[in-house]
Formats: sequence, structure tokens, C-alpha cells
Amino acid sequence: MTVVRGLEEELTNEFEEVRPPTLRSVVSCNGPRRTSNFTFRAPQENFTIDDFELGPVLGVGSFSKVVRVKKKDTGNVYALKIMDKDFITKQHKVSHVKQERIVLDQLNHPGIVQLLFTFQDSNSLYMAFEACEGGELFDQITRKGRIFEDEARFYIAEIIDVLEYLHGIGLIHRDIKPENLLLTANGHVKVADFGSVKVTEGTRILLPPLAASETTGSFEGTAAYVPPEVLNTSTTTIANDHWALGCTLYQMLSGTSPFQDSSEWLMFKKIKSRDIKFPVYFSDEAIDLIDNLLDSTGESKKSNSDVALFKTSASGFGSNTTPSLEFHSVLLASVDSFDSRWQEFLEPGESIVLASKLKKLRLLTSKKVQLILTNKPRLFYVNPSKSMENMKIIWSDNPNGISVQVLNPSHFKVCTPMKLSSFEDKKQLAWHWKRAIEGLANH
Ligand SMILES: Nc1ncnc2c1ncn2[C@@H]1O[C@H](COP(=O)(O)OP(=O)(O)OP(=O)(O)O)[C@@H](O)[C@H]1O
Repeated sequence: MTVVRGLEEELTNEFEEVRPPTLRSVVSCNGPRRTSNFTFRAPQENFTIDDFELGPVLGVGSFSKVVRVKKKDTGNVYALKIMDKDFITKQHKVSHVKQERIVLDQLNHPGIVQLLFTFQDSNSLYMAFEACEGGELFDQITRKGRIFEDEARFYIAEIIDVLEYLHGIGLIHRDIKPENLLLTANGHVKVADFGSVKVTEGTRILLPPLAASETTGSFEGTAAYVPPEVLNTSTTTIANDHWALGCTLYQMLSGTSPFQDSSEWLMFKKIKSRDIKFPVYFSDEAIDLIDNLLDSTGESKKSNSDVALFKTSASGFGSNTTPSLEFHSVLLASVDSFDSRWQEFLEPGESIVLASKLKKLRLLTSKKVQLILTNKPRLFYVNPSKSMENMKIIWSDNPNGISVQVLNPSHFKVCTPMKLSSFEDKKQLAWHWKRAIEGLANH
């Protein structure tokens, strides 16, 4: 009881807006600055859970549940991370939670999941994030078995960009893995889970004071992605993130992590001896990049200039071109259609190339539809209630019979000899639709 009250006070202080950072708020001048007093960018609101409509569970962490919610008054959608105060205290995770809250508040990069606001009640803490509708990269790998090199290259280039930013401001993530890499509705990667970060010397990032019970003992991170020197000495450098990224890339391309074994002991043995076998279908460029990323930790000396090298090799492996619009379309389709919601509208052997919820515009009115492009090729729309009677085919199989006119990134018109259909795409993917439709028509 006492413990929970103590935690409430402590967390109330941490989650509350107090005042801007001052020199007095900096507890230690050597090494990381640790503070409990500053103004949060993502505010602490006075909301209650009843202000939200609860949707499906998006994911479950070791001490949290993340639920898709809609704010009743605004209709805005969030991924709400819900943490039980009692459980956090018993698991000695108070600092972990505070750290994530305070660190995320100071980060600003499109590849990092954005914390929007927090609130609390007597039992729980709530953190509202932008919702990453594409789910975890981990699920994407599981669903597909493995990911093609072109697609993996795109993800890796985006993650390297985030790591470069983090390392540049003096932060080591320490838990890069496919479960912590989330995908947006239009297929971009967002790095999540900042509860295990560590700061490097000279950082400007402010951290909360660490509780003694939470600072000592075991390594941070996830065993399968932890480099040998962390297992040996628990040292942490930015090279840990490179190692973890190398393991993640291996997992994207093969479906399993590189040191997977039947027991943790065998896995650690493999990690320590860097015992890695590459499947025959890995390209030389992919092997080189993984080798580079995994090599980097040996002496724990990787610098930011090495990241530039990785970026170059990431953009070089798989193919020599930058990600194309066709490639984005495939990516989008794989994100939008993965739950087979629209399977019932497909013919045997037909698969979805691109699918998205759009507005179909008429002269004075508009209606929401699901527009679907398939490999047959066919372009049709259905209403979101999925009733078969409302399925309308716009175009089927006639190569000369279709063109797409893009008015701006969110508006486009599909022209066939029979009709002209206008759409508004809030995700601003009008050019993707044009490339995907006309690409199929001209095949
Ligand atoms: N913004 C988001 N959008 C969609 N899903 C999310 C979001 N944030 C988290 N999730 C889902 O919830 C899961 C748990 O979230 P998170 O990793 O932040 O929790 P945790 O308790 O810190 O987990 P861990 O056990 O990794 O420490 C994620 O793996 C992901 O599946």
C-alpha cells in the first residue's frame, strides 16, 4: 500500500508539467544530466479512460498493453499504452517508465514513434502515441516467412537514419529488434520502446534519476540481439545498436534471428563465438552489410562516420536503385491488405496489389469506399461494410482502357472509356495509385 502511494506521488511528479529546465534541476554535472523538473512537450492531460472509445489491442509488452483508441470528442485515433501502477512497482520498472516518458519527450524524428500526451488515474498510467497501423515489423516477417532484399533495404535505410540521429544526440537505443520496429499505414518504419536507452558522454538528453534497485545487475536488451561484449562485460556503446540491426536484417531476410538455438545457453555460445551461417539465397551485398554491422562491436569503437558507411552499403544491397514508387506500392499493399479482409471479393489466384480506404467524390457529395487494385488486373471498390452488392468494378483487364490523372497528392481521377471516378486519399498516395494502376495496365 505504502509502495503504491509512493509511486503515485513519484509518477505524479514525473508526469506533471512543472517548469522549464534550470541549472538547479540538473542533479549531476558529470555524465548524463538527470532531472525531475522540466516542461513536457507532450502534455499531461486531465483525461480519463472514459474519454476514449477502446478498440483492439495492438500489442502487449512485458508490463503494458497497447490499445487502439478513439477520442470521443475529436475522433482522433491513438495507440494508448496502459500500464498498471501496482505491477510496475512490483517489477521495479518505475525508472524504465519514467525514462521512456522523459526521453521520448525530447526526441524529434519522423522515424521515431511520437508521444502525444499522457494522463493517469489511481490504478494506471496512460501514454498516447501516434498509432502505427501497420503493426510490428516482426509480424510482417512472420506473415511473409521472409522479406525480399529490396523491401528490407528500404526498412534498413530508414532505421539507420534513426540510429544516426539517436547516436548523434548521444543516445543508444539498446533494444533494436523487429518487435520494436513499427510500421505506419503507408509502410514507413518507426522505432519504438525507449525504456532501455543509455546516454553517451556529452549528451544533451535529460534523464530521470535512476532508482538503485533498477540500475545494477543484468544487461538491457533482448538476448538474441545482444552482442558478445555485452554478454561478457555488460559494456554498452552505439555499436550495440549496429549489432542488433545486423541481427534484425538477418531475420528480415531469413525469417529467424542469426543465433537462434534450442536453449539460451547455446544461443549465448553462438553469439560469443560469432557463429553465423548465411542461407545460400542471401546476396553478397546483404552478407557484407550484416558482416559489417556485426563486426562493428568487436572493439566497441564504432563512430558516426561508420554509420555513413552502412548507409551507403544499405542503399547498395539488393539493387542499385533507390526505392521506386512501384516498390512503395507493393509495400503499401502488403501493409494494407495483410489481414485478408477483402479476400472474399477476390477470384481464385487473384491477389491484392494496392488497397486503401478513400473518399469517392461526386459533384456535391462523397462516400467512403475501399479501393482495391489486384494483379488480375482489376480495379474495384466496395463500401467499408463489405457488402457484395455494393462492389463496383471500375476496370478489368483492358490494357488501353485506363489512365489516372493526379490533381495533387491527395486527389486523383481514374478515367475509363465508360466513366470518370474521382477519389480523395487522405494518406496522400495519389501518385502511388497512378503508378500502380498504369504499371499493371501497361504490362
Ligand atoms: N504506437 C504504436 N502503434 C501501434 N502499436 C504499438 C504502438 N506502440 C506499441 N505498440 C504495440 O504494443 C507492443 C508493446 O509496446 P511497448 O514495446 O512499448 O511495450 P513495453 O511494455 O515497453 O514492451 P517491452 O516488453 O518491449 O519492454 C509493441 O510491441 C507493439 O506491438
